Amino acid sequence: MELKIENLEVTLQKNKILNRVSLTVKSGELISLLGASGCGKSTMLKSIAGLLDIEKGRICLDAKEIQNMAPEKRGTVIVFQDLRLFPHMTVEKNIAFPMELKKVPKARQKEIIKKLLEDVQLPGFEKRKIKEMSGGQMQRVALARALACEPSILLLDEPFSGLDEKLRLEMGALVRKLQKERKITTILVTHDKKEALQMSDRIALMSNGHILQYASPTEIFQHPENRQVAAYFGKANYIEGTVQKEQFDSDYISCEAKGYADGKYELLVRPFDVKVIAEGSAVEIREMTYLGETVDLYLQDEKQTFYAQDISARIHAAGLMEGAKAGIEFAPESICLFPEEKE
Ligand SMILES: Nc1ncnc2c1ncn2[C@@H]1O[C@H](COP(=O)(O)OP(=O)(O)OP(=O)(O)O)[C@@H](O)[C@H]1O
Repeated sequence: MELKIENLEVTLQKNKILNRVSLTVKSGELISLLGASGCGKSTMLKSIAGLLDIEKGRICLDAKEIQNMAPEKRGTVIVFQDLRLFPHMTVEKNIAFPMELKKVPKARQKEIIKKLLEDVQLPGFEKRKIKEMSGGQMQRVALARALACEPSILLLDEPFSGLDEKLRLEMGALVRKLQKERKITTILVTHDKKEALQMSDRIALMSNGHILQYASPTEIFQHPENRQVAAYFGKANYIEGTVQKEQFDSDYISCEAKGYADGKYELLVRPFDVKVIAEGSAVEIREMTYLGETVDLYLQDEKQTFYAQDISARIHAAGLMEGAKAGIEFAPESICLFPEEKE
């Protein structure tokens, strides 16, 4: 089902939490709401699910307006971080709960539960009590229970944040697989940019109750609409220069700048697109931090500091170390220019 949100406004205790937010999620898409704590991600989910009152705006599922419908009539399901399972009941009873409400016949319930437990890789766990399970297993049960509802929209409110990194990756991959197979329109709330980049068809980056940019992971990472979006996705170097006749020129790099009008700009260069080489002495390696596979480098020339990230083995093989002089090259994967900031 397609979800369309138009000019959504939510005020809680006299504070405007969502300010004219519009967003469309295509049928079968998984999108992430990403952003710092308190920016309004959970409020968006709760508004869609009907768990809090909205002040203005429309929420449509396919062509049907749902903003005035009771939560249970919307067909939306939220999985919260705390999962809200019944600890003293068995896995089977937990998963059966939404089906009981829908009066699905018992025999059919059993078949569905068996298949769901296979899908979430917990075959044969029907009789196990929730309080006897690990955190990762409980996550799988919560997912199975959500899927048992056959939701029109699946809403995931940071469901993996209590897990260690390995389990988080596993759960993320499992959710993505099942969501794709079943073509469930899904919204994932997260403040983990890696998780959002890995899992989503599109990412809506939020700040202070509005959406800064809504785009695919590659688009939002490589072509952030402004410096705030660029900064959210990691460290950035900026190189001042000028565009003339769709050509960007600077002291460090010249490249084609298709679609940009003449003027002064700053070129965004991500740390992995800065190459430090043994030949040359343009920069001094001020600081070098070893991070296992990669190494972080602060490089200084007479004008500015550059931040680089590189493969440790390559830096080691090139004999580069802290305090040494080195050459520098810039090879941005794509061209992203921002108009020069006026002081
Ligand atoms: N019931 C409420 N009454 C008043 N203010 C609320 C209520 N619920 C949330 N808020 C406020 O609304 C703002 C947005 O909260 P929300 O939970 O949507 O943020 P979030 O982006 O999901 O944050 P987090 O990542 O920390 O969960 C916060 O400033 C919060 O304090």
